[in-house]
Amino acid sequence: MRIAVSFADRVGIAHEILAVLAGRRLNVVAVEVDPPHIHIDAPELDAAGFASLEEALRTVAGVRSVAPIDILPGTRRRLHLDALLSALPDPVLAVDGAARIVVANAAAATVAGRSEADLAGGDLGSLLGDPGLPAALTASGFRIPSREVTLNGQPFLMDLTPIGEGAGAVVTLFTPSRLGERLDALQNFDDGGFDKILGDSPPVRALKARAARVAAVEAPLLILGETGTGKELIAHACHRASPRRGKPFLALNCAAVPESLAESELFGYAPGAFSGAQRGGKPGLLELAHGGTVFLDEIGEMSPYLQAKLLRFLNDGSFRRVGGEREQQVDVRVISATHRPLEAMVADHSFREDLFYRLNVLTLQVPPLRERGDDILLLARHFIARACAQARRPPCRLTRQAAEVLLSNPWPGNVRQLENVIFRAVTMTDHPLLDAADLELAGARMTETDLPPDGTAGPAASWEEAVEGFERTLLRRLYPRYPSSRKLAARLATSHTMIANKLRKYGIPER
Ligand SMILES: Nc1ncnc2c1ncn2[C@@H]1O[C@H](COP(=O)(O)OP(=O)(O)OP(=O)(O)O)[C@@H](O)[C@H]1O
Repeated sequence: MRIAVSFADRVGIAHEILAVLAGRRLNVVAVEVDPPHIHIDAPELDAAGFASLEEALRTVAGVRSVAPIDILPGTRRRLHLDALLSALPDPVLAVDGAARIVVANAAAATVAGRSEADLAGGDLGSLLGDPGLPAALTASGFRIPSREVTLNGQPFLMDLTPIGEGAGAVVTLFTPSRLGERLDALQNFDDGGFDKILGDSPPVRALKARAARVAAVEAPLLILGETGTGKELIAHACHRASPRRGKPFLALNCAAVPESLAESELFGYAPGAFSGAQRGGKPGLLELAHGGTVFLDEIGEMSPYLQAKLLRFLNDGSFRRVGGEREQQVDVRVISATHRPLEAMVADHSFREDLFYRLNVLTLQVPPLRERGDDILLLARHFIARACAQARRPPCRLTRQAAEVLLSNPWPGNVRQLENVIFRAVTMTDHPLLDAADLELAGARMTETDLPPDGTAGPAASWEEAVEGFERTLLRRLYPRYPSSRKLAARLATSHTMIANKLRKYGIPER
């Protein structure tokens, strides 16, 4: 039987209650003390025994009630947590401060092909095929960017939630089918290096050669280039090629967080700095990256106040945590990046001139994708192979027309846009050939060369005409592969009636 004893909280009462149990030589298998209650599991206690135990317990001063219960609250909570963990579709592991596995959920056990109990106590690095992982985790306080890992040969994207105070972290592995949602986080941070920067065009070769030279120089580096050109990838490669490679590389996107949060993320905060702050204070990225590199993305968006604080740090290597008195000294290389014209911002006083010169000791200019010629196809093929593997579908390749669409697109979102377009296109079709229509559907801009081949070549005269041209081209291209209004409707995820009307409108006869 399991019982709950409620009492008025006073010194020593729990001890006296347990002494009554001990005096009766009752076999007790679990006790949960949670003042003002004690919950007890005594399997041999029956109804008669309970009545006399209750009487004895009530003689203890302060005991208010003694009642049978179904299950101990701690056991109930554990069962709920177990159920919660096993309901999670993604593999989840909790690790201790040394990155050893404490708990694994059912999904992790299934993928690993081992039992949950067998996984507990194991080494995270060996389980995820990355022997250097525990060292990287402990050195960074469990703050490393998402990275690709493998579990029993299957690829996953690993995300970390630090538990704090060096107590370890919760590790979540996202399955390939969910990688699409998290494409941005997939930065190929597994081992960085310049070989991750794909491209053989003259501007990319020149960039890599210059990056390899500036990587080793101990000075701030500013990386300029349009959005999505690979600035962060290059920053990471420069870190990997520098003498700091064994130390952390930590990134802050200055545009993504408000000023106060950016300040505490970067510089940390002292104990009691503000309400809701962690009790012992918190180190910022600069402290955590000691000996390594901090990457400040979108530096052009940094507030004037933070610009001043960063300038001071760059001048003498010292700073104070938010709300702190003590000067901190750390050894960190700052690599910054922006797609904004910083020089023009200096001219119109929206960016500090002195900070600009401090950051801009070394500079890399990253070319936009549209200036990289055939690299567009090289990158597209790389992204196709990766997307096919992630989506677990057979390999596919580009048609000549699709390659032309890719080459003539202006790519305002650069490599990231290409990556997204390819990922969408690959996951939207199961055909072994990706044609121009697949890419258009996936978001690649339609170009003049894709206007309908029916005498209206050249820029469309109006919005309606352009939309009609697009619809006509799309239906004509897809029709040979989906030769009925029903098949086309299924392919384009729309109604059969709408497709039948459009086929009629554009004079495409149904076979
Ligand atoms: N040369 C390249 N080879 C392979 N992948 C690349 C290359 N350049 C960029 N990528 C990929 O494109 C995506 C965008 O790159 P990244 O985030 O480094 O760009 P960014 O210039 O820092 O973007 P933003 O300006 O938005 O911060 C990433 O997934 C990156 O891995």
